[in-house]
Amino acid sequence: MLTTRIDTDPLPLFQTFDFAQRRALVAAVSGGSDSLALLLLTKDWLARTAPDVRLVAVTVDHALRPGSAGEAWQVARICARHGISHRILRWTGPKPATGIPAAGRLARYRLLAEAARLEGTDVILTGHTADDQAETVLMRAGRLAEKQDARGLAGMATVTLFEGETWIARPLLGARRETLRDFLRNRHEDWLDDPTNVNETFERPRMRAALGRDDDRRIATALADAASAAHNRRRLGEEAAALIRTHATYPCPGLIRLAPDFAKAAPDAAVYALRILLGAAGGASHLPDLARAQTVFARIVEERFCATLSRTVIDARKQGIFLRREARHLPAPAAPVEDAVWDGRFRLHVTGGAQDLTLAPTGMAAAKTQEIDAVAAPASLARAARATLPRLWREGEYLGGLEAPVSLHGVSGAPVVGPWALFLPGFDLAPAAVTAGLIGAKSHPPPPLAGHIASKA
Ligand SMILES: Nc1ncnc2c1ncn2[C@@H]1O[C@H](COP(=O)(O)OP(=O)(O)OP(=O)(O)O)[C@@H](O)[C@H]1O
Repeated sequence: MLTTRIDTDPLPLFQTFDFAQRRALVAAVSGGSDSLALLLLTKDWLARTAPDVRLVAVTVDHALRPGSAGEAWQVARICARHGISHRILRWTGPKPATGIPAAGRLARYRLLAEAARLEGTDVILTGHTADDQAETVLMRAGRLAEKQDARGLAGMATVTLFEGETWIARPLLGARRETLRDFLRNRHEDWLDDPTNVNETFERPRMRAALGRDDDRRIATALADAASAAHNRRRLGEEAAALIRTHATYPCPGLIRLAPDFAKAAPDAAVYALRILLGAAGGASHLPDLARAQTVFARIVEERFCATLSRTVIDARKQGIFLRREARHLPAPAAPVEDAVWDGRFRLHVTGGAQDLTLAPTGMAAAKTQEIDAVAAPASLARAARATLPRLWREGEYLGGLEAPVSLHGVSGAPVVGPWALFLPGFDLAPAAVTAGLIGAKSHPPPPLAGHIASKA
């Protein structure tokens, strides 16, 4: 059990972070013991180290259970008692028939990120604890046999970048839940118990109950394994980033080129680099399967090899290994929507009324009629890549492509490193950042970490 005297000293938990540069922090508070402890510890920490930083508590009412609105108001009352600003945000969108937990989670982070934006900050604090971390890695270890990709065993990172813009920071990852509850009991603070946390039809409550019956040793082992997996994941990410930096170029929009000697690089790092580049080129929702990427990597050493993986055509030739979005299953023509991500590859920004505009894939016929700049790539590949890029039309009249970083009739499309990076854990920042630089995507904001830690986010 963690022995830190957090009843008087939040320092050991918070010293990883540097919030002084932020105008405000948003604390995500459900009212449960973890997030309530987070709120009070953060308040103490800011009072001591950064009194100018505003603390705002936000509760998301998912409106999935009767009574959820009342609970949010209970959190409001606790915050009022402590003089902390508090907002309640309600998930009002349509609820899916299946996959409610995942949809609710995404909606919650979107609402929290929106609240952070309104407060002029890019940091959301959550109350994830060491117990949550142990549950996460043990659940993932249970599923690993099927997938064999050990990245997930690293668990949750201290900081995770959400949608490329907002940091989710987890100061309590080193604290045990019971220690936090002792802290609250000492302060005579009551917390709310969420019935979903003990509903054993869900995987996490089942794991939580199983762990509760065990001794602490299983949790300690899981945490040590997670720390070592995180170290390995970060190191592999840095090696992959180095390979991307030295071997990858972006000769023309939509086409990534790897120098031929990439095929001779150390397989573990090269396969990881390849998966990340496939994620960027194809825009698929997840990184490609590890085993399939290993098979492709083993074959790109052949002088002529062509395969499709994860919506991406991999075309290995004498001039290099080229990656581009395959022509199948591109989005149907539709009006551009503000902040939507087109085909998992371009985030749209729509300023004017775009009602009469249509966004559609360029298509091969149109790509063939356009000039191809002199590029370090075969013209046929440059055209095939261009055919998959978004074009803007108005009533059958072609207006232009969205690959240039300028607004066209109030619409622009900024490249993104791919949906796999929607929640980007700190361990993966290095390969994601170098990929962003390669394809012209926005670079990530500085993480809210103390200087000596930030370089290793
Ligand atoms: N309704 C809510 N309103 C505000 N914050 C919340 C809410 N629910 C959860 N959180 C935040 O998320 C943290 C984790 O909560 P919980 O473990 O219940 O969620 P989860 O969905 O398992 O987490 P994850 O974000 O890892 O998927 C909490 O400590 C709190 O900071």
